[in-house]
Amino acid sequence: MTHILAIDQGTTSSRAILFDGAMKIVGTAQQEFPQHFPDSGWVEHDVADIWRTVEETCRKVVADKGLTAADIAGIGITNQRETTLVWDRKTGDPIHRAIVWQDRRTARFCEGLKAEGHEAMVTERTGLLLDPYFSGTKLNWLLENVDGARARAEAGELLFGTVDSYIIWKLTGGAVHATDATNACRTMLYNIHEGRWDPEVCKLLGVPMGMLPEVRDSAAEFGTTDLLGGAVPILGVAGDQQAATVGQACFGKGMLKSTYGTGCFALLNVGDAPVASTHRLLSTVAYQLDGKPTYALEGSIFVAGAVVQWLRDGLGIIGKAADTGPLAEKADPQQRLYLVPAFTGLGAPYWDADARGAIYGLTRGSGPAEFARAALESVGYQTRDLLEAMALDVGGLGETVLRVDGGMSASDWSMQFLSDVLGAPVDRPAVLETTALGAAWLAGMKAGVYPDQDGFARQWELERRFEPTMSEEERTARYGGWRDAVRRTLTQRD
Ligand SMILES: Nc1ncnc2c1ncn2[C@@H]1O[C@H](COP(=O)(O)OP(=O)(O)O)[C@@H](O)[C@H]1O
Ligand SMILES: O=P(O)(O)OC[C@H](O)CO
Repeated sequence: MTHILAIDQGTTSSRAILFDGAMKIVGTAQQEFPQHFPDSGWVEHDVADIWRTVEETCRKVVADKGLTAADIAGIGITNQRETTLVWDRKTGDPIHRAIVWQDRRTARFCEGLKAEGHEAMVTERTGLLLDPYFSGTKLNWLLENVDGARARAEAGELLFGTVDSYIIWKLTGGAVHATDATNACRTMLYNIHEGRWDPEVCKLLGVPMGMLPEVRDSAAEFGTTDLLGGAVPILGVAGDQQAATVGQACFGKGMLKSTYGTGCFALLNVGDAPVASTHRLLSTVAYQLDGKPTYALEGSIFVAGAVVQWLRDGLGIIGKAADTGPLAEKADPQQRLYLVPAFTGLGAPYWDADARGAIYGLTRGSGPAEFARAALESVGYQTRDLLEAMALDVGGLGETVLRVDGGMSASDWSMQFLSDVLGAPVDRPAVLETTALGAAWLAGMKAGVYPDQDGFARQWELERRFEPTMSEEERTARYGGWRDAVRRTLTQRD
């Protein structure tokens, strides 16, 4: 009973990661699943694909190690956030595909709510902006557009959940309909000050409260599952960016992490009271332990590693992601190219859904190396945008060190540039699987097999620190050029 199984249900794949009693990864199983794009700006997942890949990867990783249910002390779940599911309480049948966080179908509905003057109330209570990104308007869409859904929801026949909630429900054979505070706070239905579903916001979005899951701590009892052939308790749940914050042991006020996967999500721990952003960041629950929420300011960027994928699949100038750094190193240092990767609009702090990508500063001498450099630099510049907004919201970041993780943080060139453009140290941990580690620790700590919060924080291990080497003058000039490029790209300029 010393192992912990972490389930990481992400946007493009499901993974099951097995940790031993010393919190070391001893096995991983992963399965990708199809993305569905039924209309422009729409993104859906088949609910059956989500469940099948979770079920199969969990069974595989445990069987591959020759283990059984008796060896697993607990399960921790972490997940793509905001993605919206509705299913039948009796049969478990979903009424529709899951509507994915990236889906923009409710943009007009959000604009309408803003025009009617509802944004201030929604933001004050939920910490979020009135944007299609979050679950609330997606749930409204399902109730309005799926035949009979509203009547069935009002009759108590339907349940709503984010991905964690659905996985818990399936794992427990329908016995538990619950979520944790970090997932609840991404729905735009949850009052982050009072720690409960908000009746007024639910009314505004036409959501019957009977279909909402019970909200628990991030380390709590979420029932048991027979999936592995014997009863195993589910003891940890957190949205993936919050799980990474936990996995990076960002437990102190002022600690900051940034995860570089397809997108980039930076979370700053702001302590036990939420900070209302005046610079278009999100106010969110970082984790909730023993009934006490710890809050974060979050900046979400939609394109980080995705710009590298574009170099590979769109332009064909690199063979694999890891070629980007070495190619960028060959760029002519005299050229100043700025790539604004607004492929699907710009996220925080601009929130310009209609902006599209642009490149500035091209000359006859610009080639693949300069494009690669501009692409990697764009990730550094966007991170600085977020940190500038955070500093304004909290009155300065002080001596903050940024902890990084995610696939793209493997790029030394990108992390050095990030440190240069921030003018601050960047710490890369020995374990880059911080999301899974965070979920595993929540469950393992609850099970009593892993150390407490302080003990876990002490085990955080640095692999490499990147220190700034760029002159202040160059940093200012380069960042000024970026701000100018963004200003020219936005659809609504000051
Ligand atoms: N060495 C590298 N240099 C630059 N980008 C990289 C490198 N390795 C991975 N990436 C980028 O990181 C992303 C994958 O990170 P990952 O954390 O697995 O993302 P996600 O969980 O969003 O799928 C991809 O977009 C890839 O292009
Ligand atoms: O599945 P990921 O890693 O792309 O994360 C998605 C985020 O949770 C969206 O908010």
